[in-house]
Amino acid sequence: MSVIAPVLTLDRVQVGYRHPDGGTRVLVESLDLTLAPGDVVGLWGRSGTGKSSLIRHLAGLSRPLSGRIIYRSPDGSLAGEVADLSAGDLARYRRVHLGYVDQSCELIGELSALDNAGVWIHGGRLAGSVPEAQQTVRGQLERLGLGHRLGAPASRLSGGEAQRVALVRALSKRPHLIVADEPTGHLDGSAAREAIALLREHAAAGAAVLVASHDPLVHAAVDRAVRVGED
Ligand SMILES: Nc1ncnc2c1ncn2[C@@H]1O[C@H](COP(=O)(O)OP(=O)(O)OP(=O)(O)O)[C@@H](O)[C@H]1O
Repeated sequence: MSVIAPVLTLDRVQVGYRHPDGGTRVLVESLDLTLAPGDVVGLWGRSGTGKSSLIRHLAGLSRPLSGRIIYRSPDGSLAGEVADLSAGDLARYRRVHLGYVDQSCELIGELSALDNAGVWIHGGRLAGSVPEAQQTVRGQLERLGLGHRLGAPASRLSGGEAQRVALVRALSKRPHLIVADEPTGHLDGSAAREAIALLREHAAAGAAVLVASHDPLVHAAVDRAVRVGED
């Protein structure tokens, strides 16, 4: 029997942050987790328990206080402990391998919703056919109910509209790993269901997906859940 190697392995990860004065605050004492290709895992916990902090560790934006976060792409082209990747490999991890959906979305205000969602494609750094990728992006925006907002400048989008654009932008890279922080936080029920469906389809195509969320719709849709903090 062949065993599928995990895309992401968390080994006794202590989540928290360092104060500028050198002190530390521990948010999650020790977390073990593995995500294989195809997994959709939820991350639950009350507000302030450290979910976003963990997601930032996974995205390589901050180091865990201790423990190891190990990434391995399914094709083996990039592997190692995220906090110890070289600058070049960390850039490759974040640009090519990882789809990071954060709560701020950070779109380019003067570009349209469609151009923001396709910004990685226009950057010319993704493999595959550009027209096909553009068509996929357009179709996903339409599925998320943004068909009438494709040409709207991002600066004029609502929070929920921007959130959907940011999700499609992350998916457009076809990353091996998606970490999403409250991706349905500003969405109504039907848009949230469609967003979850897109994440599940992406996992079915071979990616691993981790979603931090308070949304019962997300709770109902994941394969398994990890809880941080106390109930
Ligand atoms: N670098 C930092 N400096 C100061 N405080 C921080 C830092 N990082 C996180 N915190 C604090 O740590 C706590 C946990 O934050 P975090 O955003 O990880 O929680 P969360 O579980 O994602 O919450 P929510 O569900 O409300 O999004 C909060 O009180 C936050 O203000």
